[in-house]
Amino acid sequence: MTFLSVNVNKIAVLRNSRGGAEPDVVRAARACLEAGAHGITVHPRPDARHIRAEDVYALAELTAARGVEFNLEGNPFAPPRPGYPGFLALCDAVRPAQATLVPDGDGQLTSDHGFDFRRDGERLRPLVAQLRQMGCRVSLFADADDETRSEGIEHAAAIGADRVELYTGPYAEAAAAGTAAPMLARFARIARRAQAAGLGVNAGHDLSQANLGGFLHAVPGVLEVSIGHALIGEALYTGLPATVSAYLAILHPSLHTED
Ligand SMILES: CC(=O)[C@@H](O)[C@H](O)COP(=O)(O)O
Ligand SMILES: NCC(=O)COP(=O)(O)O
Repeated sequence: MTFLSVNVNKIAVLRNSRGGAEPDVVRAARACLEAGAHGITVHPRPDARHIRAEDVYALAELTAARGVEFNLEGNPFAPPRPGYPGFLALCDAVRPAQATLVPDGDGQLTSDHGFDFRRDGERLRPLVAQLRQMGCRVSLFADADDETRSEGIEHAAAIGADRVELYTGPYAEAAAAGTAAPMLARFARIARRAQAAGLGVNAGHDLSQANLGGFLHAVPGVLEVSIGHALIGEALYTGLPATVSAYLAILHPSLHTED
């Protein structure tokens, strides 16, 4: 079975755009869990453009109380700064069930590549050990679209990681362009290599209702998908009709009686 972990970063984007407390990240996460999601993901950025440290603490409490997985993502090499204590410090404070390490830079709009395990492996090894000592399962963000960049995925196992998260952005682009087949074959090959090395396989980035089924059909044994951007966007479309009706019921109560 593939677990769904809902990434609620985008709820915080909306909240921060007005500077208040709404929409409430914890309430949104609770709604996702009540609908059956298996866990919650956040990827706080050092510039605190969406999820903040306080959100991480509050979501850790919620997920612990519900007994579901909290997946915390971030770059372990990004230095702390005011408002962002650093990825390892956050993990130490909340002990997420899963820590997903992502090599993203400050200037990036969003995550757009995985680790180069041959180059980054020795720097990652002690951090992976520290996180495992904190009781976190450790997953490393990995490319799977290109045989050269995916080279050495087995190294993730050698440095102590439990899982890899396959970066699905290029697959989503290919699916939108109608050229998914060769991309899926590459992802399936890399997933099998990771699994043969003893790694669990997660996947995420730009997955959506339009492309998720095709991905899971082609790529074997995916343990978890984390989905945020598309899911929150799709929720607007499905939620807007009921919400507009609720406003009309306030404006014209006599025309909107309950059945
Ligand atoms: C690692 C990954 O693919 C997601 O965490 C994604 O980066 C979400 O982050 P943003 O919401 O900041 O785009
Ligand atoms: N790890 C991927 C994730 O959490 C969500 O990415 P996206 O669906 O917001 O692109």
